Amino acid sequence: MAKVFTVDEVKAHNKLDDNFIIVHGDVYNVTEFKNEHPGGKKILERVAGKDATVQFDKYHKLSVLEKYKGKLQVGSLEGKAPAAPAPTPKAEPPKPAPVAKSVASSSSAEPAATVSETYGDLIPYGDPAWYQSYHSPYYKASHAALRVEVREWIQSEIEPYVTEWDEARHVPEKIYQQMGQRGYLAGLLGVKYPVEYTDRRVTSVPAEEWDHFHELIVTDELSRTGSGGFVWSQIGGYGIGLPPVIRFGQPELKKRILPGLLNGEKRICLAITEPDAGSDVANLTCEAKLSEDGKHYIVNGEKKWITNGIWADYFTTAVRTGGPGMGGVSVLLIEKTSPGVSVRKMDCQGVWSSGTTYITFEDVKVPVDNLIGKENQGFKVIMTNFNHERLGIVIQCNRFSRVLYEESMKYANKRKTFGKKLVEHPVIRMKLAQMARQIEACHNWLENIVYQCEKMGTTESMLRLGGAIAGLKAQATTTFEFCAREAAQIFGGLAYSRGGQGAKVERLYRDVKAYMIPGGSLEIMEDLSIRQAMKVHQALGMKL
Ligand code: HEM
Repeated sequence: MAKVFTVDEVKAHNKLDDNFIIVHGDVYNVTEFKNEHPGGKKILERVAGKDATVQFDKYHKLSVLEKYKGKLQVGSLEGKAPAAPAPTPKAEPPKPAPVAKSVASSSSAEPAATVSETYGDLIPYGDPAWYQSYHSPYYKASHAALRVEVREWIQSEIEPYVTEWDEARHVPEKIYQQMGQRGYLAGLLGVKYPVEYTDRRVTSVPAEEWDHFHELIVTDELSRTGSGGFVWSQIGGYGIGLPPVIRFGQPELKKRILPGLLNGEKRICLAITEPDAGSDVANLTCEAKLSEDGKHYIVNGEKKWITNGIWADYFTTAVRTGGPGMGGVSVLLIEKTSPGVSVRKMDCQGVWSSGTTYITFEDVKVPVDNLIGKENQGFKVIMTNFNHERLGIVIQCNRFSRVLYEESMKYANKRKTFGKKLVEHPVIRMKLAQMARQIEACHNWLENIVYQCEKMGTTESMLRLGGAIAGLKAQATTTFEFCAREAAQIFGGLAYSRGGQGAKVERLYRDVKAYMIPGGSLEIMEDLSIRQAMKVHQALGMKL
């Protein structure tokens, strides 16, 4: 049971070598901590025995307390309501609550529902509109329950440590295992919840109800960490490496590898890009030759910028089995244990904890049963993957943009310059306005496209939505770049140094190019958005 202090009791500990302080009604013993306090020990001495909430809030974010509470908190001030216990991975996540029917639902063929309660910090545009009790036709009770479940886990188990992990360029394995145990991995494949391959379930969503909006919520909430490196460490390889296997893999292969992957025990990545072939996939050179007995492919070649490659057990790899161009490409599942596979970690500008990797394949023997799809028809497998990959990028970018905006809004409401809060300067409000309007426009387009995916099958959505999704990726990445730049200006020096209050802004600024270049560069996306849309609309009967 935590000790209850009176103000006078705290006051008695008012020296450098016996220093208690009060922050937000809790009492911390910072005597030993003083030597490791990044802000210095004298500053703690000045508030020894006192309520230091105002000073604390000036220099830190609240998540600092989450991290140090266990080590430094010795009790609470009398009269303070006891804090709710922090949720643990084992805690019961919320069940879907009853939902209010929206006005729209009464006239529509499908029963739509709105979630009436508000959720989150209620900063205008700081969360998607439906979190703030605005009506939406897309969400029901299980979506609301899922956002609570994921956010609680992120806030207690992940967010306080993300900066540390990013600096160490590695996220502890237990987090990925929890992604599997909590059933999130199985829900991130752009297909129905694969109950036939896993006994894991997401507690707040019945498997048969799982839809693309649930997937959107998991990715969106993961991205609230404000770290592309963290998000990619969890789903960067998996979210693009596994869908081809689940859609096109041979039944025996799926039976063998899917359970371990869905449960978070094994890892997979997508190996397409090469030192000399990025967006120009049709020209890749990594070759796979059928052995004389027809039982194996012998693979030789290099892959570059492969997310999660360093930890992956399986590589979904694009190889050349035939002649030049897209008609000679196949996809093979290569296993790390095969002799001749080597990996080397790459140093990059951003997404530090994502494990960007250079891979070499030297005379690697791959069983023909590991062929994904048909020989020389790998281009179709790769193309089918792109919409899902790009939508994932869009969701991440748009939440990162929101994080940058939300951090800026909070900071602008506390930081004072020239006798005024930053938010009272019109030039700062204009930056916030420009960020918010781009984020909201992007999110509304995103929800519309996710709804189309929900209604169309894979083939129809691949053909009809490819152009729009490319355009949306271009929009989301430019919004992200804009928000990173503007947030950095609002935070000033705090966004230039690493860690501390500006940590998310500094980190996301470095992550921008990891979203604007891979998965189809901005230039290719803009071009494709028109070319592909023209093709589709020609087929629909476009009159020019
Ligand atoms: C429970 C008590 C405290 C803890 C656990 C704590 C922890 C930290 C940490 C981790 C940092 C590094 C930056 C960051 O991660 O935000 C930091 C920086 C700092 N802290 Fe504290 N702190 C505490 C109390 C205080 C108080 C009461 C003051 C002021 C009276 C203070 C003043 C500062 C300053 C000036 C910095 C440097 C900020 C910067 O680099 O911009 N801290 N503190």
